[in-house]
Amino acid sequence: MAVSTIYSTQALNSTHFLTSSPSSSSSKQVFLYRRQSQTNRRFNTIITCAAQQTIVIGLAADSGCGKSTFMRRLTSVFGGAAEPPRGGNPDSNTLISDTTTVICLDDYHSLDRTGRKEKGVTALDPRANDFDLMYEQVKALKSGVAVEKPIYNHVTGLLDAPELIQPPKILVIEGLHPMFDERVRDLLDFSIYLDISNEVKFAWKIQRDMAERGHSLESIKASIEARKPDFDAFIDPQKQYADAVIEVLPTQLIPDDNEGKVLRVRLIMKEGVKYFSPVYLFDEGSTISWIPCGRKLTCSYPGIKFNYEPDSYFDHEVSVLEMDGQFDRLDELIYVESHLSNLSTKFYGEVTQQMLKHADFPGSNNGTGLFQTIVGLKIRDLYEQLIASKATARAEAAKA
Ligand SMILES: Nc1ncnc2c1ncn2[C@@H]1O[C@H](COP(=O)(O)OP(=O)(O)OP(=O)(O)O)[C@@H](O)[C@H]1O
Ligand SMILES: O=C(CO)[C@H](O)[C@H](O)COP(=O)(O)O
Repeated sequence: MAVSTIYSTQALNSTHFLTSSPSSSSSKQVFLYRRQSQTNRRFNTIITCAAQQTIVIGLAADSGCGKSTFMRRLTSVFGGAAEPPRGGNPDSNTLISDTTTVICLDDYHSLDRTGRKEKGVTALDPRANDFDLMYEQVKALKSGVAVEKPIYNHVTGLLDAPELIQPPKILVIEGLHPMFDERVRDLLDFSIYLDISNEVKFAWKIQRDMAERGHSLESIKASIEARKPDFDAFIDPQKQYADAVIEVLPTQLIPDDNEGKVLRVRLIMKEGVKYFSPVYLFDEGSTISWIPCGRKLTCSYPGIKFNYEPDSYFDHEVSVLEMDGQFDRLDELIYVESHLSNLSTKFYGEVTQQMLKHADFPGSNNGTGLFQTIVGLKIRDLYEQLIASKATARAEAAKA
């Protein structure tokens, strides 16, 4: 990666952001930094430009829907563990591995927790988020330029001092709004939406917010209800743009199930996306219903059922792979993997190996872990194809 550091002057566009006064915690006043003027003001900004081939992946979901778990599976596919930036803000939301940087879009909240309460808006409301800055910074990183990204501190609810983010090979922007702003959406090389049904989302939030954050059941219920109008208005509609959707629903294998532990998971894959060939079961484009349990695979109640079929989703042609139920033993997954095609694995059993490597992650025994792992492999394949195509284009250009 050819890196050159240049001093650049650029009139920053009309970007402004709110932050709390870093000194007066009591007043919790928010200060509006001077709006960067459109005039030809000159800023000395250290910009690291690199001949960087950064691909950008967008992952959208509501809070508590498994984004962090998915990111751990994805970054593992590329090798290396993603860690918070060393020596930086201990409350940074960013994760960095040697190939991938994961940015949490909460960092583009334009209002802190107090500011949102004063303005009467939730964090899901576009009015509480700075899409101009999000667009400018994702565009800069995609073109190989480092940025000073703001930090939203989930511990204090304040907007902390920015952190320097270098352009990575793979940039993942995850959070509430990766596909909300058309400008940002157009920067994405691949996009995923985690569509968790209300029943399942509630069960996961209870498990986490009560067990790990000490919240009461009532406050969790109130929080989900309070966010629902904005979720329906601003978050859920993004799924129409996603190249892949992972739908998580209650099982259909247990009549009147009210435990919510056994899940039906659907991987909805858009057809015709460049460098992305949907996974299929047995025969591409056919309609298959398959119960793998029997002589070759032992299953306890309620067992496992796969479906595969062509479908349409928001007027797009898609292929849907569905798994209802859960594995008793993860090493049995190899039997299922051997009947799936277009997995973009580099060797036989790589999906099973990845799942076994993270057997302690939530969802490792059902379709959520399986499909998150498969999508991670598809993203690796997309990255390698994109890099190869850009190398070819550069070679052609050099010949011309
Ligand atoms: N596939 C799964 N099966 C069961 N529980 C899950 C699954 N994925 C995530 N969870 C649980 O849901 C909760 C939220 O998971 P996670 O932190 O990955 O979500 P998130 O979207 O990153 O949350 P937030 O946006 O609040 O940081 C955790 O308690 C986690 O254990
Ligand atoms: O929807 C969310 C995304 O994670 C959070 O609720 C939002 O970012 C506000 O965070 P906090 O509740 O910590 O102030």
